[in-house]
Amino acid sequence: NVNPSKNAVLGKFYNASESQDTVFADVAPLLTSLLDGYNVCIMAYGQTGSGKTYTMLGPQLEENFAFSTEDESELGIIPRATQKVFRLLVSILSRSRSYWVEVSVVEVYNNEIFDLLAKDSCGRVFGIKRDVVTTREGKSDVPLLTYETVENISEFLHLVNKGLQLRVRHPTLVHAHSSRSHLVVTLTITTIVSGDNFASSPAQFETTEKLKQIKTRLQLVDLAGSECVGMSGVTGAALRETSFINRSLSALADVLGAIAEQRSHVPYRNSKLTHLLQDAIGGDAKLLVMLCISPDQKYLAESMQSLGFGTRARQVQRGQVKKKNLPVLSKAK
Ligand SMILES: Nc1ncnc2c1ncn2[C@@H]1O[C@H](COP(=O)(O)OP(=O)(O)OP(=O)(O)O)[C@@H](O)[C@H]1O
Repeated sequence: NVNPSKNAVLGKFYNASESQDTVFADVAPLLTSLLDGYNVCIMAYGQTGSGKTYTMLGPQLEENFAFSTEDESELGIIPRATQKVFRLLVSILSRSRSYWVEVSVVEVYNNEIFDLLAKDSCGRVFGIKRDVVTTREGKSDVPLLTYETVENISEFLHLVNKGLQLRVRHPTLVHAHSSRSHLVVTLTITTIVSGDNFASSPAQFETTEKLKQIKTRLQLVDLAGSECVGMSGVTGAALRETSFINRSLSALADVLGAIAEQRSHVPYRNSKLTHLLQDAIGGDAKLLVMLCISPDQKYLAESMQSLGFGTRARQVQRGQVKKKNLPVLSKAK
């Protein structure tokens, strides 16, 4: 019985029958911010089985857990957002070769980071373990992470689907194909701009001497589901996974709480997930949290917990989000 008009946390509701089109129509405007020089992060949070993967990727194939690309109307935010980014880039920069897009796919499983695009000597992808570090500039970074350049949406879908087949899943009583890891798909857009004076045509732009690269990042996150062990009935290895999932999600909530309360210390390093997402949560990104809530009354406690997380996210005030100077893009608009 939540009254939206009285509850500041609730941005917008979608019921289960609402189409992926409707949801994406509200997300899409945020993506133009990327081309204005902002970093953007979109993450789905909610209890296990509540629809995070469906919202972020779309329906999954039974045989290999990749997501189905056959029915475009079912595609979720990750493929749609990427398509939109390509469309925006092509429409704005079609005649110049002044940008490129790279993709990385990472899962955080049992508090370890795995690079899902790393290849073995035969070119097969396998999930190699990586670390997350803080750079001298105070940013989080994953050394040796694989970045693949993609030129269009089909290359992107192919790549992400390959990585997804490595993602860890485990059946539970609540969800037969429960994701046991957090998935972070990152698109890095590198744009070449001139240092002092922007040259107004692409030709001039390419010949100018003071060129510099500006990178903006779109991070798309499908979090593993928060889970009540009594309900999901997990034991053994799955129970250990659940404990890591729940701990990392509380670490995420703690970080949001610390930022919201403007504490001097923000505990990013309490989990690999928060360390990895440090720049998106507390840095200069525009952050959108999609809360997935089960309509079933028996999950009321989990739903209230998810709404609590949303409340914290909503309370985060980070002041003016920093913008990178991308004159080429603002002029072209
Ligand atoms: N709005 C929706 N319309 C149709 N099917 C949906 C919708 N939301 C979820 N589903 C279906 O419900 C099931 C569970 O959804 P999903 O896999 O997205 O849950 P999840 O929150 O990612 O779970 P977990 O955290 O355990 O991985 C899937 O079969 C999915 O296709």
